[in-house]
Parts: sequence; C-alpha cells; structure tokens
Amino acid sequence: MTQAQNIFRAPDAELSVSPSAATFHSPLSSFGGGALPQRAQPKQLKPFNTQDIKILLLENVNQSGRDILTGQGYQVEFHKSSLPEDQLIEKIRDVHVIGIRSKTKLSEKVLREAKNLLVIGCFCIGTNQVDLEYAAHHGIAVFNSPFANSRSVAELVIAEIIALARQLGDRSNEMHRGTWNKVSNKCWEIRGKTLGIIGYGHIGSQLSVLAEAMGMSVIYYDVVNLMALGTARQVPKLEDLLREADFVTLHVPELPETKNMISATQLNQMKDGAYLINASRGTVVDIPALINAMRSGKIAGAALDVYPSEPRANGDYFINNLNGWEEDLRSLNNIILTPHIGGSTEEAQRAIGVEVGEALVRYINLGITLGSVNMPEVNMRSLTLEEPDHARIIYIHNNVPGVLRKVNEILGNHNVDKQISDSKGDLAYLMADVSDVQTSDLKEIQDALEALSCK
Ligand SMILES: NC(=O)c1ccc[n+]([C@@H]2O[C@H](COP(=O)([O-])OP(=O)(O)OC[C@H]3O[C@@H](n4cnc5c(N)ncnc54)[C@H](O)[C@@H]3O)[C@@H](O)[C@H]2O)c1
Ligand SMILES: O=C(O)CC[C@@H](O)C(=O)O
Repeated sequence: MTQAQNIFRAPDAELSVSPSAATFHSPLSSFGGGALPQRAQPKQLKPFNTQDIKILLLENVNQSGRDILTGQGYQVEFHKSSLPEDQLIEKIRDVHVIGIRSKTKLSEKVLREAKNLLVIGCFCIGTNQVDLEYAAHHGIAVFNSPFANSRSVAELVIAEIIALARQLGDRSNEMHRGTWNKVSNKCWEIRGKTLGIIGYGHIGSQLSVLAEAMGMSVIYYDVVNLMALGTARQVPKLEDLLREADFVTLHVPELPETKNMISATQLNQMKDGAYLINASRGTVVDIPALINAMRSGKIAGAALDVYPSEPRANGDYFINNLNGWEEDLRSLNNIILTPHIGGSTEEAQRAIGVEVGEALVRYINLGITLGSVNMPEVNMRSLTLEEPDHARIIYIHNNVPGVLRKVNEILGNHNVDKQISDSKGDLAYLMADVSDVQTSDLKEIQDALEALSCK
C-alpha cells in the first residue's frame, strides 16, 4: 500500500468501541466546508479501497444521494421501503453506513447489533426515529437535512388551510361518487382569519410568511422567544393561541413534552368551528380526542399528514390494526388524510439527497462532523495529496480530564501538524493531522489509543 494520508478513528472503549476503530480513510483534498468533489480519489493513495465501505440505503432515498455515494466507489445496497426489525438487524450488522428516512427505527436494540456502523444519514428533518444518545456514545455520528423540505411542508399546509375552509376534500369525493352538491354553508375565505402556529421554527416561520401573503393574521406559540416575521405575534401561552386562532397548525418536534400536546382539554379551548392541521409527528395529537371533537362539531375540519404508527411501505395498510381508530377517522367529514407527504416533493428530496449524501462523504473520508446532530462539530482543512506520510486521526472519547494529555503522549512520537478537539456534553471528538507516519506506525498508534481506553 502506498501511503499518502490516512485517517483513523479510535473510539474510546469506555464509550463502547465503534467497530471501525481500525478503519483508515483517505481524505479528499478540498476544505471540508465547500462542495465535495464528485470524483473518487486515486486508489493508490488510500490505505483502504473505497469499495470496502458498505452502505445500506432504505426508504427510497433520492437518486441524488445515491449518485453521490456510488460516485465515491462505496458499495451501496438500496431498498425502496424500510425493513422489518429482524431483517434490519440482520443487515445492519454488516454495514458501515445506513441511510434512512422517518420510518426506520434505529433503537438501542437495533444499534446494539450494528457493530460496524460509523454513521447514520437521516435523509429527512426529523431524527426522533434514532436513539441519538446511544449512537453518540458508541461513536456513531448522525446527520440530517435540517430545512431542505421546510418550504414543501409550508406549501402543503397553505393548500390544506384553503381546502379545509372550502370543504374541498368532501366536494371532490362527492363528485367522484357522482354527486353534485353545490353548497356555501360554513365555507369561508381565509382572508382575515387567524392562523395559530405551534412551533415557530424552520417550517412554522416559513408558513407565517406565506399565510400573511394570503391575508391571514398570524399568531404563534413557541417555547423559545423568537423574532416575529412580518406582523406575526408571539403569544405567551398555548391556551392563548388556541382561544384566538381559526386555524391551528402544529410544527413541533416529537419530544416527551409534545406527546399529545393537543388532546381533549386543548381541543375544548379552541374556538367553536376551528380547524386543526398536523404535519409534524403523529404522537403530538391525541387522535381519538380529535375524532370526538369533530363528531361533536367543535372542530370543523382537520388535516393529518402524520400518525403514531405508520406503514413501512406503500399499499393498503391504513386499516384498524395499525392504530385502532382508522375507520373512525376515515368516516369523518372534512378531514384530509395524507400519507406523510409533507416533505415529499422532487425539489425537497433532491436537495436532501445532496445535503445528507455530501455530509456522509465528508464524514467517511475526512472525519468532519459539521452538521452532525449528536457529535461535537469539528472541521479542519484537509490534508492535500501533496503531503505524503500524513495521517488524520479521529479519536472519539469520554469528555474527562487528562485524555488529551494521554493522546498527545501517543501522538508525540510523530509530528502533529494540526489538531482540534471539541466536546458536546460528556462526549469529545479529537481530530489530529500527523506527519512522518508509516502504515506500521498507524497500527501502533491505534493499538496505543485503544489500550488507553481500557484503563
Ligand atoms: N410531514 C412531514 O413530512 C414533515 C417534514 C418535515 C418536518 N416534519 C416535522 O416537523 C417538525 C418541525 O420541523 P421544523 O423544521 O420546523 O423544526 P424546527 O426545529 O426548526 O422548529 C421546531 C420549533 O418547535 C419549537 N418547540 C419545541 N418544543 C415545543 C413545545 N413543547 N411547544 C412549542 N414549541 C416547541 C422549537 O422551539 C422550534 O422553534 C420536525 O421535527 C418534524 O418532526 C414533518
Ligand atoms: O421523508 C420522510 O420520511 C420524512 C419527512 C419528514 O417527516 C421529515 O422529518 O423530514
């Protein structure tokens, strides 16, 4: 093996060693923050073949992401849907990288089996489907795309506000069944109505701008004090928003605090004849309570894009044995039910594929954690192909006093050209570029670092 530059990661055994402790990587020559070169680097410069990296892509990850990963020479196995847990466990044992969307649950039980896993790419916004804490403490970085589909969700919600106000779903269904039913009773313009946004983050704030452009007044509730866009107004309490809004829309993450945040009490606090929209996560709305509120006429209409349990694949799966109340939901008037398509546009999926695909390549090839949701963010100008006998060393360890001194005693036999370290809670991430290292030295360094963690 001709050695130019190498990277290796040696996660601390106290954090449970990442299986890839001995993986060597060859960096690309660009600075990590910019666009990635699409071409693979010359093979002879790599202490391992890029073809050694095995990637499992589930849930129909967009072609743009697949192209970036295959362009690097990695082995990519692609599946259109998510996998049942037993099959997932079987496959995850063998791969270095997994790419998922919202359906694949990477719980501790699954991740415990992922002995070779280096990194998880969530080709979506939400990361609630991954046990982030467990992943971090086992040296597995997680990346997502924080806002590439925000606009798509905001546009869907605008469409739903009008569709609910005009009972478009019902009229269209009637026409499909051959029934002409021309009514104006309880059909409204949205101009002058109040939209209440719960969660004023990427999606909520984008929606705020669009809704104002349609002539709506916007109020919002968020646990954080956030700058209002346009003439929107933050309200101090959820109850204030519920009492004032004609349309209530949810854009909060799935958290213990947001579970059933709209239940019978909150539905009662809403205006008579108000509308509810949920395109955040299914656990945020107590659906049986919503069914009751719609049956009583308290709530005039609802749009749901997300559900506590969602099918793994496309097909006729929206039936009672999934959640238990599907039939009741489907029998209601003026309810729009969509299969978690808020972010499902060509534009959003392409952008997510590129963003997450590039983040994965940067991490695999350079150890750069910029944008990671569970690791300290570390970036350093990468080694160039003109620098022979250099190595990049990544050491993920517990953030306890004295580790850096011990690491540097080990690296001190070589020339440490650059070094950076950062921490996030009890986790720390060290990146060091050392020169004057031969392949045999790397093995020695790796063994010494691993021995460190055994203490
Ligand atoms: N339907 C879809 O296809 C789709 C697409 C993208 C995102 N989502 C979901 O939408 C959620 C929101 O996305 P985003 O990009 O706007 O997220 P974001 O993180 O930018 O914004 C979320 C906001 O919610 C606020 N918040 C958190 N807890 C809260 C609470 N208890 N009460 C009030 N506010 C609270 C946060 O402070 C933040 O401002 C995501 O977490 C994801 O689950 C769904
Ligand atoms: O594409 C998906 O499966 C998830 C979409 C959305 O909920 C997200 O979190 O980005």
